[in-house]
Amino acid sequence: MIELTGLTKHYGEKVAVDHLTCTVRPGIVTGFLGPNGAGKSTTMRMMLGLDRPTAGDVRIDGKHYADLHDPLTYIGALLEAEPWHPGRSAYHHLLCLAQSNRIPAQRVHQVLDTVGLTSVARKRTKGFSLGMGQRLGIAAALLGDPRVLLFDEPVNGLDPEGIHWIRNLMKDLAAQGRTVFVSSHLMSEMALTADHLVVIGQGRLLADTSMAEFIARNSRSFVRVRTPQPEALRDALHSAGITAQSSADGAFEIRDVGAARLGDLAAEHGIVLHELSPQHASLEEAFMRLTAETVEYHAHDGEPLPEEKQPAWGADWRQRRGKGA
Ligand SMILES: Nc1ncnc2c1ncn2[C@@H]1O[C@H](COP(=O)(O)OP(=O)(O)OP(=O)(O)O)[C@@H](O)[C@H]1O
Repeated sequence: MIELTGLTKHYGEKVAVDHLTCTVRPGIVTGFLGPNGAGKSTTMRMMLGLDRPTAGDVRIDGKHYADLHDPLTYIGALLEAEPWHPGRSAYHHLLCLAQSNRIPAQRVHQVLDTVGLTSVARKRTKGFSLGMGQRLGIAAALLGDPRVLLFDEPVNGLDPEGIHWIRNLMKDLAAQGRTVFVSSHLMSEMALTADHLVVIGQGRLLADTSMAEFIARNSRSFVRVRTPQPEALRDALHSAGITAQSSADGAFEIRDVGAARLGDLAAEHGIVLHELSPQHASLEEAFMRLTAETVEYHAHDGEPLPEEKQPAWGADWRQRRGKGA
């Protein structure tokens, strides 16, 4: 378990992490989400004792990182821009790490096998592709067979096969009872991987919720219906007590009624339909709305979202905490 209590980091005037309190639990994948510059990497660096908190505390299984004996056997991490010696082979890179952490050399072969690098283990890492480099970084994280794993943006720059592989690996590690904490700025990626979400913006906690709850609150679905007989459809809907909204292109948008029921209703009234399509609000959109106020660098100075377009739960959440809390 990883426990953050009022974790804070200032770089001069800049507040990178701001009173972050949350617990990352074992047996599940926890996604750590936030826009660029939100403070994810800084938080992870503090978890690993690489940055000293300005205030607050972070503990791994109740201990500070500095107090862990053989830390690689407690916590393994894949950070951005992993350093390794380009002239060294993958095998020797891992062997050096193993020897300096009192890990048996045999373990090097096991992790190389797990990440699928056995066939290139003796090649210099200089020629490694981005994907091979990520696999080597993950092998290093797994070397001490740790109970806690941190992955900072592990799928950045990977091809679909590599993304699929890392996704399944993280799920397997969590299923083995480990604590898996993975950062990303992509909601769509996390939706496929994480069981739980911790969302931050400008260093502050915005949400700490299960993925199921996030989806339930944000995947408001509706059915889009297009017809060349809009008046007839409006009347039929009205007589059935169904309310519909009109979209900009003249289609009807209807919530809380299934496509089958709407299709049947149209058929009963002899109304021709050109479209009858169930729609789901995208989670990426919900995440962007939740973090919109905290994004540091905008590509354009977009208008603030109207009140009715704010996700109810995110807005509530901010109100409960109070802005700037
Ligand atoms: N060593 C440093 N000195 C000064 N400012 C820093 C330092 N490291 C990070 N920051 C600033 O702290 C904030 C948080 O940065 P951090 O890298 O933790 O964010 P992030 O969520 O990991 O972003 P990204 O998704 O872009 O990697 C940013 O504004 C960044 O510019």
